[in-house]
Amino acid sequence: MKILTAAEMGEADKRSVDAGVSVHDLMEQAGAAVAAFVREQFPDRRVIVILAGKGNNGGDGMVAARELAEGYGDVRIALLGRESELKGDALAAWEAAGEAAKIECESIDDLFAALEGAELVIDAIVGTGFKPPLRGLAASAKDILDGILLPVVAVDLPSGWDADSTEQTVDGACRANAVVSFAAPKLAHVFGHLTAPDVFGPVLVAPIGTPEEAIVSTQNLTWAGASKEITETPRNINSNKGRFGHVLIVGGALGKAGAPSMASLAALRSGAGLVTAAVEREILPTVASVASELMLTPLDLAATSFDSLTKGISIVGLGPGLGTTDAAKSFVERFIPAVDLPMVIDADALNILSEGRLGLLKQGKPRTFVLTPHPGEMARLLGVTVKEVEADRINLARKFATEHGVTLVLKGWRTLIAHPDGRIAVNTTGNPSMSKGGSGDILTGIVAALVGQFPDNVAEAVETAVYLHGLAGDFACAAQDEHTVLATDTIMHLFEAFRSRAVDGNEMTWLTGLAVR
Ligand SMILES: NC(=O)C1=CN([C@@H]2O[C@H](COP(=O)(O)OP(=O)(O)OC[C@H]3O[C@@H](n4cnc5c(N)ncnc54)[C@H](O)[C@@H]3O)[C@@H](O)[C@H]2O)[C@H](O)CC1
Ligand SMILES: [K+]
Repeated sequence: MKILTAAEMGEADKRSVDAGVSVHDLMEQAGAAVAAFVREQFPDRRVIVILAGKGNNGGDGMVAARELAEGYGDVRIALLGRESELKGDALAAWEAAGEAAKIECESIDDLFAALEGAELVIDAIVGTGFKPPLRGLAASAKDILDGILLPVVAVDLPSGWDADSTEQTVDGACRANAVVSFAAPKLAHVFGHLTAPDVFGPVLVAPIGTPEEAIVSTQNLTWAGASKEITETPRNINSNKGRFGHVLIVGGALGKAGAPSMASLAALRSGAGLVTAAVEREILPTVASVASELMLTPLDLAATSFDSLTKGISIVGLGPGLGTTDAAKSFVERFIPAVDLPMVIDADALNILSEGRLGLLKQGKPRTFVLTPHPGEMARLLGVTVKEVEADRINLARKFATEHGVTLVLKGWRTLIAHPDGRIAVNTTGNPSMSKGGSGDILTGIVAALVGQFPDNVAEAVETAVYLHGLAGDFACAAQDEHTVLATDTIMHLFEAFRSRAVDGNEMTWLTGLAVR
Protein backbone atom coordinates (compact mmCIF):
# COMPACT_ATOMS: atom_id res chain seq x y z
CA MET A 1 0.00 0.00 0.00
CA LYS A 2 1.38 3.43 -0.99
CA ILE A 3 2.12 6.15 1.55
CA LEU A 4 1.12 9.61 0.29
CA THR A 5 1.47 13.30 1.03
CA ALA A 6 -1.70 15.42 1.30
CA ALA A 7 -1.00 16.81 -2.18
CA GLU A 8 -0.59 13.32 -3.60
CA MET A 9 -3.91 12.33 -2.00
CA GLY A 10 -5.49 15.32 -3.74
CA GLU A 11 -4.00 14.15 -7.04
CA ALA A 12 -5.37 10.65 -6.39
CA ASP A 13 -8.83 12.13 -5.83
CA LYS A 14 -8.59 14.04 -9.12
CA ARG A 15 -7.52 10.93 -11.01
CA SER A 16 -10.40 9.03 -9.40
CA VAL A 17 -12.84 11.65 -10.62
CA ASP A 18 -11.32 11.43 -14.11
CA ALA A 19 -11.80 7.67 -13.93
CA GLY A 20 -15.48 8.15 -13.16
CA VAL A 21 -15.48 7.91 -9.36
CA SER A 22 -16.88 11.19 -8.02
CA VAL A 23 -15.90 12.91 -4.77
CA HIS A 24 -19.48 12.22 -3.68
CA ASP A 25 -18.88 8.48 -4.21
CA LEU A 26 -15.60 8.65 -2.27
CA MET A 27 -17.23 10.57 0.56
CA GLU A 28 -20.07 8.05 0.76
CA GLN A 29 -17.59 5.20 1.13
CA ALA A 30 -15.42 7.12 3.59
CA GLY A 31 -18.40 7.87 5.82
CA ALA A 32 -19.63 4.28 5.55
CA ALA A 33 -16.20 2.99 6.61
CA VAL A 34 -16.19 5.19 9.70
CA ALA A 35 -19.72 4.09 10.61
CA ALA A 36 -18.82 0.42 10.14
CA PHE A 37 -15.75 0.84 12.33
CA VAL A 38 -17.75 2.52 15.10
CA ARG A 39 -20.40 -0.22 15.05
CA GLU A 40 -17.77 -2.92 15.21
CA GLN A 41 -15.42 -1.42 17.79
CA PHE A 42 -17.78 0.57 20.02
CA PRO A 43 -21.05 -1.39 19.98
CA ASP A 44 -22.06 -0.08 23.41
CA ARG A 45 -21.72 3.58 22.47
CA ARG A 46 -25.00 4.60 20.88
CA VAL A 47 -25.21 8.32 21.69
CA ILE A 48 -22.85 9.67 19.09
CA VAL A 49 -21.83 13.26 18.35
CA ILE A 50 -20.06 14.15 15.13
CA LEU A 51 -17.97 17.31 15.37
CA ALA A 52 -18.06 18.37 11.74
CA GLY A 53 -16.00 21.04 10.00
CA LYS A 54 -17.16 22.81 6.87
CA GLY A 55 -14.88 20.99 4.44
CA ASN A 56 -14.98 17.49 3.04
CA ASN A 57 -13.66 15.99 6.26
CA GLY A 58 -16.85 17.27 7.84
CA GLY A 59 -18.74 15.80 4.88
CA ASP A 60 -17.31 12.36 5.60
CA GLY A 61 -18.46 12.72 9.20
CA MET A 62 -21.96 13.70 8.10
CA VAL A 63 -22.24 10.60 5.90
CA ALA A 64 -21.14 8.50 8.89
CA ALA A 65 -23.80 10.30 10.97
CA ARG A 66 -26.53 9.43 8.48
CA GLU A 67 -25.48 5.77 8.44
CA LEU A 68 -25.30 5.53 12.24
CA ALA A 69 -28.62 7.29 12.71
CA GLU A 70 -30.41 4.68 10.63
CA GLY A 71 -31.95 2.49 13.33
CA TYR A 72 -28.71 2.27 15.33
CA GLY A 73 -27.95 5.25 17.50
CA ASP A 74 -28.98 8.66 18.75
CA VAL A 75 -26.78 10.71 16.45
CA ARG A 76 -26.10 14.45 16.30
CA ILE A 77 -24.01 16.46 13.90
CA ALA A 78 -22.43 19.47 15.61
CA LEU A 79 -21.44 21.68 12.67
CA LEU A 80 -18.60 24.06 13.52
CA GLY A 81 -20.27 26.96 11.72
CA ARG A 82 -23.48 27.74 9.92
CA GLU A 83 -25.32 25.81 7.25
CA SER A 84 -25.02 28.86 4.96
CA GLU A 85 -21.21 28.43 5.02
CA LEU A 86 -21.37 24.90 3.58
CA LYS A 87 -20.90 24.15 -0.07
CA GLY A 88 -20.37 21.36 -2.56
CA ASP A 89 -20.24 17.77 -1.37
CA ALA A 90 -20.21 18.74 2.32
CA LEU A 91 -23.42 20.72 1.84
CA ALA A 92 -24.97 17.76 0.01
CA ALA A 93 -23.99 15.46 2.90
CA TRP A 94 -25.54 17.89 5.41
CA GLU A 95 -28.75 18.05 3.43
CA ALA A 96 -28.84 14.25 3.21
CA ALA A 97 -28.24 13.70 6.94
CA GLY A 98 -31.50 11.78 7.33
CA GLU A 99 -32.34 10.87 10.94
CA ALA A 100 -29.24 12.58 12.37
CA ALA A 101 -29.95 15.79 14.33
CA LYS A 102 -28.27 18.87 12.86
CA ILE A 103 -26.92 21.52 15.22
CA GLU A 104 -25.15 24.68 14.03
CA CYS A 105 -22.51 25.80 16.54
CA GLU A 106 -20.98 29.23 16.81
CA SER A 107 -19.54 29.18 20.31
CA ILE A 108 -17.89 26.88 22.80
CA ASP A 109 -21.18 26.83 24.71
CA ASP A 110 -22.99 25.56 21.62
CA LEU A 111 -20.41 22.75 21.38
CA PHE A 112 -20.85 21.80 25.04
CA ALA A 113 -24.62 21.73 24.58
CA ALA A 114 -24.33 19.52 21.48
CA LEU A 115 -22.09 17.10 23.40
CA GLU A 116 -24.51 16.73 26.33
CA GLY A 117 -24.99 13.02 27.10
CA ALA A 118 -22.64 11.86 24.32
CA GLU A 119 -21.05 8.42 24.62
CA LEU A 120 -18.73 8.67 21.63
CA VAL A 121 -17.33 11.55 19.58
CA ILE A 122 -16.41 11.41 15.90
CA ASP A 123 -13.81 14.04 15.04
CA ALA A 124 -14.58 15.22 11.50
CA ILE A 125 -13.39 18.79 12.07
CA VAL A 126 -10.50 18.98 9.60
CA GLY A 127 -8.48 16.47 7.59
CA THR A 128 -5.95 16.87 4.81
CA GLY A 129 -7.15 20.41 4.05
CA PHE A 130 -5.83 21.66 7.40
CA LYS A 131 -2.82 23.87 7.90
CA PRO A 132 -1.62 24.24 11.52
CA PRO A 133 -2.39 25.55 14.01
CA LEU A 134 -6.05 24.91 14.76
CA ARG A 135 -7.98 28.17 14.81
CA GLY A 136 -11.28 29.46 16.18
CA LEU A 137 -13.98 26.99 17.12
CA ALA A 138 -11.81 24.07 15.98
CA ALA A 139 -9.28 25.00 18.68
CA SER A 140 -12.09 25.22 21.25
CA ALA A 141 -13.29 21.76 20.21
CA LYS A 142 -9.81 20.41 20.86
CA ASP A 143 -9.82 21.91 24.37
CA ILE A 144 -13.19 20.30 25.07
CA LEU A 145 -12.01 16.87 23.87
CA ASP A 146 -8.94 17.19 26.10
CA GLY A 147 -11.19 17.72 29.10
CA ILE A 148 -13.72 14.91 28.63
CA LEU A 149 -13.18 11.18 28.91
CA LEU A 150 -15.25 10.05 25.93
CA PRO A 151 -13.72 7.86 23.23
CA VAL A 152 -12.91 9.78 20.06
CA VAL A 153 -12.76 8.30 16.56
CA ALA A 154 -10.88 10.55 14.15
CA VAL A 155 -11.97 10.80 10.53
CA ASP A 156 -8.91 10.59 8.25
CA LEU A 157 -6.61 12.42 10.70
CA PRO A 158 -6.99 13.63 14.26
CA SER A 159 -7.85 17.27 13.66
CA GLY A 160 -4.70 19.29 14.11
CA TRP A 161 -2.34 16.75 12.55
CA ASP A 162 -0.49 18.01 9.54
CA ALA A 163 -0.84 15.07 7.11
CA ASP A 164 2.67 15.64 5.76
CA SER A 165 4.46 15.84 9.08
CA THR A 166 7.04 13.21 9.91
CA GLU A 167 7.56 14.61 13.40
CA GLN A 168 7.00 12.03 16.08
CA THR A 169 5.15 14.39 18.36
CA VAL A 170 2.03 16.31 17.50
CA ASP A 171 1.29 19.35 19.60
CA GLY A 172 -2.05 21.03 19.47
CA ALA A 173 -3.95 18.14 17.89
CA CYS A 174 -7.19 16.54 19.05
CA ARG A 175 -6.69 13.28 20.88
CA ALA A 176 -8.07 10.13 19.24
CA ASN A 177 -8.68 6.56 20.39
CA ALA A 178 -8.58 5.40 16.78
CA VAL A 179 -7.99 6.97 13.39
CA VAL A 180 -9.85 5.77 10.28
CA SER A 181 -8.09 7.02 7.17
CA PHE A 182 -8.94 6.42 3.54
CA ALA A 183 -7.41 4.98 0.39
CA ALA A 184 -3.78 5.30 1.52
CA PRO A 185 -1.98 6.34 4.69
CA LYS A 186 -0.40 9.77 4.72
CA LEU A 187 3.12 10.45 5.97
CA ALA A 188 1.87 11.48 9.43
CA HIS A 189 0.01 8.19 9.90
CA VAL A 190 3.21 6.24 9.45
CA PHE A 191 5.94 8.44 10.87
CA GLY A 192 4.09 10.70 13.26
CA HIS A 193 2.47 10.69 16.63
CA LEU A 194 3.60 7.47 18.24
CA THR A 195 5.40 9.01 21.16
CA ALA A 196 2.00 9.40 22.78
CA PRO A 197 0.14 6.15 22.19
CA ASP A 198 -2.28 6.96 24.99
CA VAL A 199 -3.28 10.11 23.13
CA PHE A 200 -3.47 8.65 19.64
CA GLY A 201 -4.77 5.14 19.15
CA PRO A 202 -4.39 2.74 16.25
CA VAL A 203 -4.58 3.85 12.64
CA LEU A 204 -6.76 2.04 10.11
CA VAL A 205 -6.90 2.57 6.39
CA ALA A 206 -10.16 1.87 4.54
CA PRO A 207 -10.44 1.45 0.79
CA ILE A 208 -13.06 3.88 -0.56
CA GLY A 209 -13.17 2.99 -4.24
CA THR A 210 -10.13 4.99 -5.39
CA PRO A 211 -8.77 3.08 -8.40
CA GLU A 212 -5.38 1.53 -7.62
CA GLU A 213 -3.72 3.27 -10.56
CA ALA A 214 -4.91 6.64 -9.28
CA ILE A 215 -2.77 6.27 -6.14
CA VAL A 216 0.77 7.39 -6.98
CA SER A 217 3.62 8.01 -4.55
CA THR A 218 6.23 10.19 -6.21
CA GLN A 219 8.63 9.27 -3.39
CA ASN A 220 8.08 5.58 -4.12
CA LEU A 221 7.03 4.94 -0.53
CA THR A 222 4.95 1.95 0.45
CA TRP A 223 3.78 0.27 3.62
CA ALA A 224 5.36 -3.11 4.44
CA GLY A 225 2.55 -5.50 5.23
CA ALA A 226 2.61 -9.28 5.10
CA SER A 227 2.19 -10.71 1.63
CA LYS A 228 -0.84 -12.95 1.19
CA GLU A 229 1.15 -15.25 -1.08
CA ILE A 230 3.77 -15.78 1.59
CA THR A 231 1.68 -16.12 4.72
CA GLU A 232 -1.63 -17.48 3.47
CA THR A 233 -0.89 -19.81 0.60
CA PRO A 234 -1.13 -23.30 2.07
CA ARG A 235 1.83 -25.55 1.49
CA ASN A 236 1.27 -28.13 -1.22
CA ILE A 237 -0.25 -31.30 0.12
CA ASN A 238 2.59 -33.31 -1.41
CA SER A 239 5.30 -31.07 0.05
CA ASN A 240 8.68 -32.17 1.26
CA LYS A 241 11.42 -30.34 3.11
CA GLY A 242 13.41 -29.91 -0.08
CA ARG A 243 10.90 -27.37 -1.35
CA PHE A 244 11.31 -24.84 1.42
CA GLY A 245 14.94 -23.93 1.25
CA HIS A 246 18.00 -24.89 3.22
CA VAL A 247 19.29 -21.99 5.32
CA LEU A 248 22.94 -21.90 6.35
CA ILE A 249 23.75 -19.59 9.25
CA VAL A 250 27.46 -18.76 9.26
CA GLY A 251 28.84 -17.15 12.41
CA GLY A 252 29.33 -18.20 15.97
CA ALA A 253 32.82 -17.52 17.26
CA LEU A 254 33.78 -18.72 20.72
CA GLY A 255 31.79 -16.73 23.28
CA LYS A 256 29.14 -15.77 20.71
CA ALA A 257 27.03 -18.91 20.59
CA GLY A 258 23.78 -17.05 21.22
CA ALA A 259 23.66 -15.12 17.95
CA PRO A 260 23.76 -18.07 15.53
CA SER A 261 21.50 -20.07 17.86
CA MET A 262 18.81 -17.40 17.75
CA ALA A 263 19.14 -16.85 14.01
CA SER A 264 18.88 -20.60 13.40
CA LEU A 265 15.89 -21.09 15.66
CA ALA A 266 14.08 -18.16 14.04
CA ALA A 267 14.75 -19.66 10.59
CA LEU A 268 13.38 -23.02 11.76
CA ARG A 269 10.26 -21.29 13.10
CA SER A 270 9.72 -19.40 9.85
CA GLY A 271 9.14 -22.34 7.57
CA ALA A 272 12.62 -23.21 6.32
CA GLY A 273 12.87 -26.83 5.14
CA LEU A 274 16.30 -27.31 6.69
CA VAL A 275 18.61 -25.15 8.75
CA THR A 276 22.31 -25.70 9.33
CA ALA A 277 24.51 -23.60 11.58
CA ALA A 278 28.23 -23.37 10.83
CA VAL A 279 30.03 -22.34 14.01
CA GLU A 280 33.37 -22.83 15.76
CA ARG A 281 33.90 -26.35 16.96
CA GLU A 282 34.00 -25.42 20.67
CA ILE A 283 30.50 -24.01 20.64
CA LEU A 284 28.85 -26.70 18.49
CA PRO A 285 27.18 -28.43 21.47
CA THR A 286 25.85 -25.13 22.82
CA VAL A 287 24.33 -24.11 19.51
CA ALA A 288 23.02 -27.63 18.93
CA SER A 289 21.04 -27.43 22.15
CA VAL A 290 18.78 -24.69 20.79
CA ALA A 291 16.72 -27.21 18.80
CA SER A 292 17.04 -30.86 17.89
CA GLU A 293 15.95 -29.97 14.35
CA LEU A 294 19.06 -27.86 13.79
CA MET A 295 21.95 -29.38 11.85
CA LEU A 296 25.50 -28.30 12.61
CA THR A 297 28.80 -28.14 10.91
CA PRO A 298 32.12 -27.04 12.42
CA LEU A 299 33.51 -23.81 11.02
CA ASP A 300 37.25 -23.30 10.77
CA LEU A 301 37.55 -19.81 9.34
CA ALA A 302 40.93 -20.55 7.74
CA ALA A 303 40.38 -24.08 6.51
CA THR A 304 36.72 -24.97 5.88
CA SER A 305 36.05 -25.68 2.22
CA PHE A 306 33.28 -23.48 0.83
CA ASP A 307 32.10 -26.27 -1.47
CA SER A 308 31.40 -28.68 1.34
CA LEU A 309 29.98 -25.92 3.54
CA THR A 310 27.45 -24.75 0.98
CA LYS A 311 26.48 -28.03 -0.69
CA GLY A 312 22.70 -28.18 -0.99
CA ILE A 313 22.29 -24.75 0.64
CA SER A 314 19.79 -22.28 -0.82
CA ILE A 315 20.56 -19.15 1.22
CA VAL A 316 23.25 -17.98 3.65
CA GLY A 317 22.79 -15.85 6.75
CA LEU A 318 26.28 -14.43 7.21
CA GLY A 319 27.46 -12.68 10.33
CA PRO A 320 25.65 -13.53 13.59
CA GLY A 321 28.41 -13.86 16.18
CA LEU A 322 31.10 -14.16 13.52
CA GLY A 323 33.46 -11.77 15.28
CA THR A 324 35.75 -9.29 13.60
CA THR A 325 39.10 -11.01 14.01
CA ASP A 326 41.58 -11.01 11.16
CA ALA A 327 40.55 -14.58 10.42
CA ALA A 328 36.88 -13.52 10.19
CA LYS A 329 37.79 -10.61 7.90
CA SER A 330 39.76 -12.83 5.59
CA PHE A 331 36.94 -15.38 5.62
CA VAL A 332 34.36 -12.77 4.56
CA GLU A 333 36.69 -11.47 1.84
CA ARG A 334 36.95 -14.92 0.31
CA PHE A 335 33.46 -16.22 1.07
CA ILE A 336 31.28 -13.50 -0.54
CA PRO A 337 32.86 -13.57 -4.01
CA ALA A 338 33.24 -17.34 -4.04
CA VAL A 339 29.80 -18.45 -2.92
CA ASP A 340 27.16 -18.00 -5.58
CA LEU A 341 24.12 -17.99 -3.26
CA PRO A 342 21.66 -15.39 -1.98
CA MET A 343 22.97 -13.91 1.25
CA VAL A 344 21.58 -12.09 4.24
CA ILE A 345 24.45 -10.09 5.70
CA ASP A 346 24.24 -8.91 9.29
CA ALA A 347 26.15 -7.94 12.39
CA ASP A 348 29.88 -8.63 12.34
CA ALA A 349 29.84 -9.33 8.60
CA LEU A 350 28.45 -5.82 8.07
CA ASN A 351 31.16 -4.34 10.22
CA ILE A 352 33.75 -6.20 8.19
CA LEU A 353 32.18 -4.91 4.95
CA SER A 354 32.22 -1.37 6.26
CA GLU A 355 36.01 -1.41 6.53
CA GLY A 356 36.46 -0.62 2.83
CA ARG A 357 35.08 -3.93 1.60
CA LEU A 358 31.72 -2.93 0.08
CA GLY A 359 33.17 -3.73 -3.34
CA LEU A 360 32.78 -7.41 -2.42
CA LEU A 361 29.08 -7.06 -3.18
CA LYS A 362 29.92 -6.52 -6.84
CA GLN A 363 32.29 -9.49 -7.04
CA GLY A 364 31.22 -12.98 -8.09
CA LYS A 365 27.93 -13.69 -9.83
CA PRO A 366 25.12 -11.14 -9.41
CA ARG A 367 22.68 -12.43 -6.81
CA THR A 368 20.43 -11.39 -3.97
CA PHE A 369 22.04 -9.56 -1.09
CA VAL A 370 19.97 -8.45 1.88
CA LEU A 371 21.86 -6.24 4.34
CA THR A 372 20.26 -5.66 7.73
CA PRO A 373 22.11 -2.87 9.57
CA HIS A 374 20.93 -1.09 12.68
CA PRO A 375 21.65 2.65 12.65
CA GLY A 376 25.12 2.13 14.17
CA GLU A 377 26.09 -0.39 11.52
CA MET A 378 24.59 1.82 8.81
CA ALA A 379 26.67 4.72 10.08
CA ARG A 380 29.81 2.60 9.80
CA LEU A 381 28.84 1.40 6.31
CA LEU A 382 28.48 5.01 5.19
CA GLY A 383 31.28 6.53 7.27
CA VAL A 384 28.91 9.03 8.90
CA THR A 385 27.50 9.48 12.41
CA VAL A 386 24.43 7.70 13.77
CA LYS A 387 22.79 11.11 14.12
CA GLU A 388 23.31 11.76 10.42
CA VAL A 389 21.78 8.37 9.59
CA GLU A 390 18.74 9.01 11.77
CA ALA A 391 18.22 12.48 10.29
CA ASP A 392 17.89 11.20 6.73
CA ARG A 393 16.93 7.53 6.91
CA ILE A 394 14.85 7.32 3.75
CA ASN A 395 17.28 9.02 1.40
CA LEU A 396 20.38 7.28 2.76
CA ALA A 397 18.74 3.86 2.64
CA ARG A 398 17.48 4.39 -0.90
CA LYS A 399 20.85 5.66 -2.14
CA PHE A 400 22.71 2.73 -0.61
CA ALA A 401 20.32 0.10 -1.97
CA THR A 402 20.31 1.47 -5.51
CA GLU A 403 24.05 2.15 -5.64
CA HIS A 404 25.02 -1.29 -4.40
CA GLY A 405 22.15 -3.24 -5.98
CA VAL A 406 21.07 -4.73 -2.64
CA THR A 407 17.99 -4.89 -0.43
CA LEU A 408 18.78 -2.80 2.61
CA VAL A 409 16.86 -3.24 5.85
CA LEU A 410 17.59 -0.18 8.00
CA LYS A 411 16.40 -1.22 11.43
CA GLY A 412 15.01 0.93 14.23
CA TRP A 413 11.70 2.64 14.88
CA ARG A 414 9.88 2.32 11.53
CA THR A 415 12.36 -0.08 9.96
CA LEU A 416 12.85 0.77 6.29
CA ILE A 417 13.22 -1.79 3.53
CA ALA A 418 15.02 -0.16 0.61
CA HIS A 419 14.84 -2.17 -2.59
CA PRO A 420 17.49 -2.09 -5.29
CA ASP A 421 14.98 -0.48 -7.71
CA GLY A 422 14.58 2.54 -5.43
CA ARG A 423 11.30 1.62 -3.75
CA ILE A 424 11.10 2.05 0.00
CA ALA A 425 8.74 0.16 2.28
CA VAL A 426 8.12 1.31 5.85
CA ASN A 427 7.32 -1.19 8.59
CA THR A 428 4.88 -0.24 11.34
CA THR A 429 5.01 -3.32 13.57
CA GLY A 430 7.29 -3.76 16.56
CA ASN A 431 7.69 -2.01 19.88
CA PRO A 432 10.36 -0.90 22.36
CA SER A 433 10.45 -4.31 24.06
CA MET A 434 12.42 -5.42 21.00
CA SER A 435 15.24 -2.95 21.63
CA LYS A 436 17.36 -5.72 23.11
CA GLY A 437 20.32 -7.85 22.09
CA GLY A 438 19.27 -10.78 19.92
CA SER A 439 16.44 -9.07 18.03
CA GLY A 440 18.65 -8.56 14.99
CA ASP A 441 19.85 -12.16 14.96
CA ILE A 442 16.26 -13.31 14.97
CA LEU A 443 15.35 -11.02 12.09
CA THR A 444 18.29 -12.43 10.10
CA GLY A 445 16.90 -15.93 10.57
CA ILE A 446 13.38 -14.95 9.52
CA VAL A 447 14.60 -13.05 6.45
CA ALA A 448 16.81 -15.96 5.39
CA ALA A 449 13.98 -18.46 5.84
CA LEU A 450 11.46 -16.43 3.82
CA VAL A 451 13.83 -15.46 1.01
CA GLY A 452 14.91 -19.12 0.92
CA GLN A 453 11.29 -20.15 0.41
CA PHE A 454 10.43 -17.37 -2.04
CA PRO A 455 13.64 -16.69 -3.96
CA ASP A 456 11.67 -15.23 -6.88
CA ASN A 457 9.89 -12.74 -4.67
CA VAL A 458 12.70 -11.27 -2.60
CA ALA A 459 11.06 -7.89 -2.12
CA GLU A 460 7.89 -9.27 -0.57
CA ALA A 461 9.77 -11.94 1.36
CA VAL A 462 11.96 -9.34 3.07
CA GLU A 463 9.07 -6.97 3.77
CA THR A 464 7.00 -9.82 5.17
CA ALA A 465 9.89 -10.97 7.36
CA VAL A 466 10.32 -7.52 8.86
CA TYR A 467 6.58 -7.14 9.36
CA LEU A 468 6.14 -10.56 10.99
CA HIS A 469 9.16 -10.08 13.23
CA GLY A 470 7.69 -6.84 14.58
CA LEU A 471 4.24 -8.35 14.90
CA ALA A 472 5.62 -11.33 16.83
CA GLY A 473 7.26 -8.78 19.12
CA ASP A 474 3.91 -7.02 19.51
CA PHE A 475 2.28 -10.31 20.50
CA ALA A 476 5.11 -11.06 22.93
CA CYS A 477 4.75 -7.63 24.50
CA ALA A 478 0.98 -8.00 24.79
CA ALA A 479 1.50 -11.32 26.58
CA GLN A 480 4.18 -9.92 28.93
CA ASP A 481 5.53 -6.47 29.58
CA GLU A 482 7.92 -4.38 27.54
CA HIS A 483 10.63 -4.76 30.17
CA THR A 484 10.48 -8.52 30.39
CA VAL A 485 10.24 -9.66 26.76
CA LEU A 486 13.38 -11.43 25.57
CA ALA A 487 14.33 -11.53 21.92
CA THR A 488 13.82 -15.30 21.97
CA ASP A 489 10.27 -14.80 23.28
CA THR A 490 9.37 -13.21 19.97
CA ILE A 491 10.21 -16.51 18.26
CA MET A 492 7.56 -18.22 20.37
CA HIS A 493 5.00 -15.70 19.13
CA LEU A 494 5.86 -16.00 15.45
CA PHE A 495 2.97 -18.40 14.93
CA GLU A 496 0.50 -15.69 15.95
CA ALA A 497 2.10 -13.27 13.54
CA PHE A 498 1.93 -15.78 10.69
CA ARG A 499 -1.70 -16.48 11.53
CA SER A 500 -2.75 -12.83 11.48
CA ARG A 501 -4.53 -12.06 8.31
CA ALA A 502 -2.41 -10.54 5.56
CA VAL A 503 -3.86 -7.48 3.89
CA ASP A 504 -4.01 -6.48 0.27
CA GLY A 505 -5.29 -2.92 0.33
CA ASN A 506 -8.80 -3.92 -0.74
CA GLU A 507 -10.00 -4.19 2.81
CA MET A 508 -9.78 -2.24 6.04
CA THR A 509 -6.17 -2.47 7.19
CA TRP A 510 -4.83 -1.98 10.70
CA LEU A 511 -1.79 0.10 9.90
CA THR A 512 -0.67 0.40 13.50
CA GLY A 513 -1.79 -1.21 16.72
CA LEU A 514 -2.96 -3.98 14.44
CA ALA A 515 -3.81 -7.55 15.17
CA VAL A 516 -2.70 -7.29 18.78
CA ARG A 517 -5.67 -5.77 20.54
N1 LIG B 1 -9.53 10.08 -1.01
C1 LIG B 1 -9.80 10.64 0.14
O1 LIG B 1 -9.06 10.42 1.09
C2 LIG B 1 -10.96 11.51 0.30
C3 LIG B 1 -11.07 12.27 1.41
N2 LIG B 1 -12.06 13.09 1.67
C4 LIG B 1 -12.06 13.84 2.88
O2 LIG B 1 -11.75 15.17 2.56
C5 LIG B 1 -10.84 15.67 3.48
C6 LIG B 1 -10.17 16.87 2.91
O3 LIG B 1 -11.20 17.79 2.65
P1 LIG B 1 -10.94 19.34 2.36
O4 LIG B 1 -12.26 19.93 2.08
O5 LIG B 1 -9.91 19.47 1.33
O6 LIG B 1 -10.33 19.90 3.69
P2 LIG B 1 -10.70 19.70 5.24
O7 LIG B 1 -12.10 19.30 5.42
O8 LIG B 1 -9.66 18.85 5.83
O9 LIG B 1 -10.47 21.14 5.77
C7 LIG B 1 -11.16 22.26 5.20
C8 LIG B 1 -11.91 23.02 6.28
O10 LIG B 1 -11.09 23.20 7.39
C9 LIG B 1 -10.96 24.58 7.71
N3 LIG B 1 -9.61 24.79 8.21
C10 LIG B 1 -8.47 24.68 7.53
N4 LIG B 1 -7.42 24.93 8.32
C11 LIG B 1 -7.91 25.22 9.54
C12 LIG B 1 -7.32 25.60 10.79
N5 LIG B 1 -6.01 25.76 10.92
N6 LIG B 1 -8.12 25.81 11.86
C13 LIG B 1 -9.45 25.66 11.73
N7 LIG B 1 -10.08 25.34 10.57
C14 LIG B 1 -9.32 25.13 9.49
C15 LIG B 1 -11.25 25.28 6.43
O11 LIG B 1 -11.68 26.58 6.66
C16 LIG B 1 -12.33 24.39 5.82
O12 LIG B 1 -13.59 24.67 6.38
C17 LIG B 1 -9.98 14.51 3.80
O13 LIG B 1 -9.26 14.66 4.98
C18 LIG B 1 -11.02 13.41 3.89
O14 LIG B 1 -11.60 13.37 5.16
C19 LIG B 1 -13.19 13.27 0.75
O15 LIG B 1 -14.37 12.92 1.39
C20 LIG B 1 -13.08 12.44 -0.51
C21 LIG B 1 -11.99 11.54 -0.74
K1 LIG C 1 -10.49 14.80 11.50
